Amino acid sequence: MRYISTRGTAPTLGFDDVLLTGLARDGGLYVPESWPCFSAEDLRALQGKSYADLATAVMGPFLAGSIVLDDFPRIVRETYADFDHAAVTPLKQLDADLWLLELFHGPTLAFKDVALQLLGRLFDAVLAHRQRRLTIVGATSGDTGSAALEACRNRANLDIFILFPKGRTSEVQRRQMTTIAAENAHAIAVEGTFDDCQDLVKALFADEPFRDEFGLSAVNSINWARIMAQIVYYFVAALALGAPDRRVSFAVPTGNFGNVYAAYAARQMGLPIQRLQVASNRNDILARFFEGGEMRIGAVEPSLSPSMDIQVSSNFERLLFDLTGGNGAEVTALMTAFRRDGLYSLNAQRLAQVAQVFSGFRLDDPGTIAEIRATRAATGEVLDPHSAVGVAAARALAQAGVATVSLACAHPAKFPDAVEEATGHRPELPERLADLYQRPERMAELPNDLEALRRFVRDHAKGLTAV
Ligand SMILES: Cc1ncc(COP(=O)(O)O)c(C=O)c1O
Ligand SMILES: N[C@@H](CCOP(=O)(O)O)C(=O)O
Repeated sequence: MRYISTRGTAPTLGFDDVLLTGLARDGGLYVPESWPCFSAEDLRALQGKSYADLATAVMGPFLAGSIVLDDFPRIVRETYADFDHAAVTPLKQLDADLWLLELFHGPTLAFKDVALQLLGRLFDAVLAHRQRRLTIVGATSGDTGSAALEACRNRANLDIFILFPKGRTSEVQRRQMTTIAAENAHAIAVEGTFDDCQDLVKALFADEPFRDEFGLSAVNSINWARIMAQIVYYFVAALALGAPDRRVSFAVPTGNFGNVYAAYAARQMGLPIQRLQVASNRNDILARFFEGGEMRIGAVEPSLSPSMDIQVSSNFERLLFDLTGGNGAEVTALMTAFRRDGLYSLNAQRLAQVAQVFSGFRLDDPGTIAEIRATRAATGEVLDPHSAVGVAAARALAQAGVATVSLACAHPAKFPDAVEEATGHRPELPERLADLYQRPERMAELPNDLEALRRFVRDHAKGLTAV
């Protein structure tokens, strides 16, 4: 399998190099040259398989030609053996046609673990084979950071630097990042928003000499391997609900557009997904886009679902690439205009194409509290604020005869204040994090400044060749 950049001018790479490269050298995002296809018969043959076996089958084609291909089934089995639920991503029924897909049974209690626990192991395997080191730089609004630090801590072949917006995560999210006691793991509070952190990361990648000197790679969903691993649970849910012989739609709480893009990728691979409802909080740039075809940046506003406090959704570029028929020059022009003017638009024909699959939805903070309260009263389920935005979006989407699945992206205990406000009960952290508030915190603080970040990485990374 070969991968091409959405901007069209970076080298075409195989899986192992895409994993280690993260962002393409022309500033684009890697996508597979063609989609592996699963026929209805193939899908029926996958029904009833364990999570690990299904994951191996779904991801296998993306690794064709990889050095880890033979070891991949073992790596996948080991990855998901460490989750707290035997089903890994269990489904719960909320209503006649409404289901919740719980994605928070990994070590840091968010859907990011599903992909990042695998990425940590894949990095290890490929780097050991190549006998080299990496420097990972990532941005987080809260959940990617903790999952990535947990997945990469104490790995001998890499250093990891995670930038988070100071004061804009929940306390649990911050502590999950700052209490990781590992020499190779660095949590950095940045004076700014998640978008500022993501811009710093991309700017560091654009500094080619620095990138090469330190061997930069990514753990955000700009890294194709993240998307690949997230595709799996859409197959798991749809097959469990009867696909390919039953229609399924998904409502996906969305920020960086990685999770919902993974759903789109599953659809491109033959999974019969009817519709994708893109659920936003008050940072509703995507909801506005789906209404009118105009992507216009606004200010990032803090909300009760802080992981979705994002305006620039990186993975939308992957969808644009498809919409332009794989025209890298056009994607480059649109992205350049977006960075320059904070705006781009799609014409009516392209917007209609998008609308065949996607629709947008927004929910403000009072609506989020009301949804947590109502779902608990009706079903007993306690939702975190992000999942509540998703469930409200799923209810708005509901179509008779179509199973609608809402993604529960984080455990309610990561956002105890909002949950307590809604239900009167403070959710407890699961046992593996029970002493989180007693662990000592360690973090760096940096201004929103590329040179300061460059200096920090230079001072703390071991570089490419150290053992
Ligand atoms: C709990 C939670 N929900 C939703 C999202 C949004 O997902 P994505 O950025 O893949 O769109 C995030 C962050 O990624 C998250 O941490
Ligand atoms: N909500 C995310 C933002 C980054 O998303 P990613 O999927 O691109 O890593 C977070 O929790 O950090």
